[in-house]
Amino acid sequence: MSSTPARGPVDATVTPRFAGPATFARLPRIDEVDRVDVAVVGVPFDSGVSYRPGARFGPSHVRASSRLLRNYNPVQDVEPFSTQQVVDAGDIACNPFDIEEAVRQIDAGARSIVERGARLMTIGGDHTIALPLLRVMEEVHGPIAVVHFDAHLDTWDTYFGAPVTHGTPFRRASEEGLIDQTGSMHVGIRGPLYSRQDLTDDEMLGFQVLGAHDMDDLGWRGAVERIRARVGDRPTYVSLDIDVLDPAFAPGTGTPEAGGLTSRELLGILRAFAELNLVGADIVEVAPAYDHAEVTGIAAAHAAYELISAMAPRDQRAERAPGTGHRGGGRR
Ligand SMILES: N=C(N)NCCCC(=O)O
Ligand SMILES: [Zn+2]
Ligand SMILES: [Zn+2]
Repeated sequence: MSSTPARGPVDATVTPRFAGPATFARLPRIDEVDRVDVAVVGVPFDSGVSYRPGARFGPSHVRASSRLLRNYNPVQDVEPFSTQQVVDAGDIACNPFDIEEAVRQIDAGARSIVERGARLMTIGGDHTIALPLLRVMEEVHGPIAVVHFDAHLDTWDTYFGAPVTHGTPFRRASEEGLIDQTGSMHVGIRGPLYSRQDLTDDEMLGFQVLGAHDMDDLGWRGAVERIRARVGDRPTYVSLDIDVLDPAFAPGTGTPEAGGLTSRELLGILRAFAELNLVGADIVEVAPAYDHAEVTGIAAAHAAYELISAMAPRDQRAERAPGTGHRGGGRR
């Protein structure tokens, strides 16, 4: 990592939060800085959905809902925008009428950012986008441990004969050898399936399942233990479908299912990922047309914030001021 100080968000004590740039957390654009450690990139693609459309508007909604994020994360005890250069890399333009071409465009767009040495924090878009993102991750890291947060398995085979959709990315990824079949798992699975066979297939494809109902007995700390035991120190990619949250916490999504995680459970789990070898992440399926009062957008923005914090270098953690639990002066 370079010693140039990172350029953080626009100072909210000078420019009000509701003014200024529309970038994620009001961070600099990628072309405004000369180094990139973490790139927030939007993928406004939703032509792979099986039910409600609208996740193409997810990136701009999550950016708008991220205006209130601040620079010091007291629970992870880190300044994620100071200890690493986080930028907004804009949106990857992709063809809404041709899924194959869109997937190639996402692959190329993500690859060009990763080639600069940055870690990706991608904002979708529907879950189809995880397939090209995992192809890029595999190229750099080899078969990768995937921690997949979702109400849905997304290891189904085809929809109306289409192999590349938002319900199929992890089957395609497993078939292509992109995932580490000994280190991958789903978290938050719930709701009706097509048949019992779905679970048999899913296990064959290399996933362990931690269901939403397991949270009742395990609590989020128990879930963290299970995740840690499964992924260990493997290079790990997090794919986070916002519908892992209960519709009470994330109404703005395309295929909602009752009985999901609370935002607090999810954020608790993500904070613990500072201990994992986190190499990239996506947050998908935010569909603002069904959102209210930015509830879903804010949950997604905070999840991204915890993931970016978990990526921050450990040895440069902020010094904790004695007795306060946080540092003074950081009022961004
Ligand atoms: N990836 C998401 N959000 N949903 C997949 C649902 C697939 C189905 O309609 O059965
Ligand atoms: Zn889902
Ligand atoms: Zn999904």
